[in-house]
Amino acid sequence: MENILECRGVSKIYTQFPALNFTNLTVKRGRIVGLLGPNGSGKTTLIKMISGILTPSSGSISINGVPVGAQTKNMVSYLPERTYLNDWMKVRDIIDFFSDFYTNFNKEKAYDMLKRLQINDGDRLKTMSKGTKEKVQLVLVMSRETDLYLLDEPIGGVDPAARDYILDTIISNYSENSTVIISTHLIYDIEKILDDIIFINQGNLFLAASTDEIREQHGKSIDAYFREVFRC
Ligand SMILES: Nc1ncnc2c1ncn2[C@@H]1O[C@H](COP(=O)(O)OP(=O)(O)OP(=O)(O)O)[C@@H](O)[C@H]1O
Repeated sequence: MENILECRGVSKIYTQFPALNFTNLTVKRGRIVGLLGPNGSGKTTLIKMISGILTPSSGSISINGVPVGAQTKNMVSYLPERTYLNDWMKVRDIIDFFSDFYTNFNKEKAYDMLKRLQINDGDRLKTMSKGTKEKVQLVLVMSRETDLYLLDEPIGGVDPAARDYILDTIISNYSENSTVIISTHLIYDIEKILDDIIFINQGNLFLAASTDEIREQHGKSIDAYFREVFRC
């Protein structure tokens, strides 16, 4: 199946406020996709519905042709916008926890990434800087061997020098059969690794196309195009 994700007529209304109002969206397998849009446009809402944390108010979402639900839990690895890990835990304890919890968690891969990022597995999260905590969370999410990775603002707190390494980590840790969806405002830093772009604005799908198509059609980078379209 070429499409890994299909959204059909999906919308989300939070107590009368329409946060997302989609018709159709399909995402292909083997792609790195940027989910872009101004603040409050509905990116996190969409990601949460794909991961199964939120239920759409209407429409349907399927992963590998399977409607989002208990069966799709193992198909998705989700990096939330805010940390959900217990601060007092040591990194190695969290790795054990993930390994027990997720059958598709690859412990060896996790330790390898930690080593390359020079993170000590005996350190507790509460002693770490914001950026290092983000790196640990990314390691945990990318160490699951799964079909769809949903990364909500993965490099917001990471220093510019480490961003490229993090992006390399993302590229080298997903297989050609899987897809990574990255929600970000750091378009300039990330666009070099993106195959496709989904722009949303005020809860509506504004554009879904390949990065090459957008660059060719508009003669500018994704970052420059975004700034032009969404200028305040
Ligand atoms: N639990 C909630 N209850 C009510 N409204 C909500 C809730 N969560 C989000 N919203 C609203 O839904 C809209 C979309 O929010 P969402 O967090 O999905 O946007 P976003 O594109 O991820 O924003 P940002 O780039 O600022 O993270 C916003 O107007 C937000 O205020």
